Amino acid sequence: MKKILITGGAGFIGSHVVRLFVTKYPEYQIFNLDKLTYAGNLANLTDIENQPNYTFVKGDLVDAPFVDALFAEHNFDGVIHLAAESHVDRSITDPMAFVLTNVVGTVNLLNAAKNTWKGNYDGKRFYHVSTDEVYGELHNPEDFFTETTAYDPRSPYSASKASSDHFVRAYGNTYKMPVVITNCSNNYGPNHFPEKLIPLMIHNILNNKPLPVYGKGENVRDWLFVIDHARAIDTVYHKGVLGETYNIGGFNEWKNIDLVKLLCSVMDKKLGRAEGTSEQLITYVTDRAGHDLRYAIDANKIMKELGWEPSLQFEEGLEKTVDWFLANTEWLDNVTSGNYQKYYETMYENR
Ligand SMILES: Cc1cn([C@H]2C[C@H](O)[C@@H](COP(=O)(O)OP(=O)(O)O[C@H]3O[C@H](C)C(=O)[C@H](O)[C@H]3O)O2)c(=O)[nH]c1=O
Repeated sequence: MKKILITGGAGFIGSHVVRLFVTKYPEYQIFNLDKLTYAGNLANLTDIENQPNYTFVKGDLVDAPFVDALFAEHNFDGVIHLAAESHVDRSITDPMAFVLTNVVGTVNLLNAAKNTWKGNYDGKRFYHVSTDEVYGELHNPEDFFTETTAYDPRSPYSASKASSDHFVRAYGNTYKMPVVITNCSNNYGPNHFPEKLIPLMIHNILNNKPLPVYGKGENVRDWLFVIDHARAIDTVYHKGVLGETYNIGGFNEWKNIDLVKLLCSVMDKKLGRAEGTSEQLITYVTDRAGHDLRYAIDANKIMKELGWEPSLQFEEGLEKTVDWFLANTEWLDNVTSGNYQKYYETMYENR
């Protein structure tokens, strides 16, 4: 039975990847390694937690002896590395947390794999899941990030992810490790932590709180439904060429203000409120420091070479997302109050 280590599997994107792999590949033993930070919780995985091919391990990638011991014990065949500090605003106030988890954590994981595999890479694979933010920002509407765009990270978050990408490539080159990297655009969908734009706006509309739009709301992001990202990760894990990079995106660009207005309209309909009610909550606030203007991904390589494509139109994905949040207000209350975190911390401390 192949053993696959998925890091950050209790987080937003990670939990969708874990669910897909556990259910689609009963022949794989899936290990979910997660630190259970504020943004990760096992309530995201209650539907699959008792599957025989699923094991949860609580731990911190920054703890090198722990990571080494885990790898030595299981000699994983594959690694899908998603664990990361991911919120740009937090990286502006606390860059070191990002250096530790994203850079040191990645290097610890690479070392553990290198030292356990000892050059015997037959059937092995180290897959690093990264972001389109490593490429910097775009100004010309004709331009897109491709796999050959030069790195130009501009926030502490993107600098830490760029650094971890470089380390993964360096281990591929220097130690000939079997590495592959993907850089994806903004995700949205069920279980999204409500500090990010879409779930924060849903949460605030539900609670009649202001909707903080940074600057003039002119910044542009490309949005992809999280389950389509998980499908892309499955595709690249199994079909991606080692040493390659693949960009993942939805060809779905939105100005923040237009997206927030669309979301307001979807929420008004779902909540039976008069059209325009939620829009009144929009509040323009001080811009994010160093706010990147536009990200746009050219996803042609993964589409043409590996046959992946998004399955959902944005309007459909947004409606599914809103429906999920409306059906899971308890989840929303528990993550915003930190209840899940307290619950799972106690659970694992007592073991
Ligand atoms: C939270 C918030 C955000 N914004 C703006 C800032 C951005 O232009 C846009 C999306 O912000 P968010 O923080 O949701 O996501 P990004 O900063 O684009 O980054 C996200 O997508 C990439 C790919 C990752 O790699 C990051 O890990 C992920 O967090 O909305 C607001 O205007 N108001 C708000 O309250």
